[in-house]
Amino acid sequence: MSVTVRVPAKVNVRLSVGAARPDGFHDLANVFLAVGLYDEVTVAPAETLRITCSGPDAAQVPLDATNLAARAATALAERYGISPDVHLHIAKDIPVAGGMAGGSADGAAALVACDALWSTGASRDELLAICAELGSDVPFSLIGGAALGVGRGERLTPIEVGGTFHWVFAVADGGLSTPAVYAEFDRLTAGTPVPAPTAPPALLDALRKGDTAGLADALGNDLQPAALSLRPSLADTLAAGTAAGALAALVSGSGPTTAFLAADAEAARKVADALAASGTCRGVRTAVSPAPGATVREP
Ligand SMILES: C[C@](O)(CO)[C@H](O)COP(=O)(O)OP(=O)(O)OC[C@H]1O[C@@H](n2ccc(N)nc2=O)[C@H](O)[C@@H]1O
Ligand SMILES: Nc1ncnc2c1ncn2[C@@H]1O[C@H](COP(=O)(O)OP(=O)(O)OP(=O)(O)O)[C@@H](O)[C@H]1O
Repeated sequence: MSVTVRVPAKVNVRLSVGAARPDGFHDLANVFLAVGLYDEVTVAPAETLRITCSGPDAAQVPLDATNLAARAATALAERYGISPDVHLHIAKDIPVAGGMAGGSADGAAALVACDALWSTGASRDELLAICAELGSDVPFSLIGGAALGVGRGERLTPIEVGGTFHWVFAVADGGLSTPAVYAEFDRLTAGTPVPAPTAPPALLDALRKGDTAGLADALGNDLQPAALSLRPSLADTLAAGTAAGALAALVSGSGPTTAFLAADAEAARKVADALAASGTCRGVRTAVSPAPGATVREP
């Protein structure tokens, strides 16, 4: 018997970052939007806990106990006194270390898959609490759709989305480390007061109405200067997408993936073609939002 769970990537349509807290994390007002690029995690009983991974970026994914899918299986097994001996296979399509929460997605998917395999009877809130222990982005990967995340991003309030948004993502060469980007944010803001993080009402309104132009006007990422400081070439990618007609361009989360909002599917194709020809990125993907959270696939 095996269980397969499909789980989406995310883009942060507004990432408002406050000052560093005593525990090293930053308080956020983090507006997540799930996008239709998916990993799939399949779990089956096995002799020992082991992980395999397939897909173009598979070589960059750790296959040991540090993999978020393994950590999720172990955390759930410990909570319910179950043996964590399973084979987890990750079919990876989300860019690795790209600021699209690929590892977090696999953690949430493995949790939902193991929960179904073991019939633990855990409530959604119990699963969300385990997600929050695994990482700040993991709870959102479980719920999908759109949500405002506060605290370190793990305390979620779902947001209704009233339409479809068309995105283009430019995948960069190599990843960026999330802690390194937050550390660069601290360096760049040292000596200046960092305001409390907020999510602007106009952005939440644009999501609720499915208003692409309104969303384009309100997109923002406080980590963008830090990501650009560590990877200055991303400015060329942002400029190439904007010149090709994207309504707005920004770094996705901690980067280095860049995200471009397009008016419709045809405009997205044009932006994608121009980015692919620009020589400013390793690859280009198109996707729509919103997308559902971690979901068991029926056989
Ligand atoms: C950049 C984002 O992807 C935006 O959604 C997230 O804030 C990062 O979430 P994540 O990758 O799940 O991050 P975690 O695994 O929880 O933390 C990794 C590291 O990122 C930094 N970190 C993360 C979240 C946060 N609110 N403040 C931080 O300073 C800390 O250095 C932390 O040690
Ligand atoms: N299942 C996994 N898939 C990918 N990376 C993983 C996984 N588990 C652990 N990792 C580790 O996490 C690091 C970050 O990978 P990930 O793809 O999650 O980055 P990210 O998309 O930038 O994350 P975020 O947007 O949440 O900050 C990788 O370099 C890898 O070492």
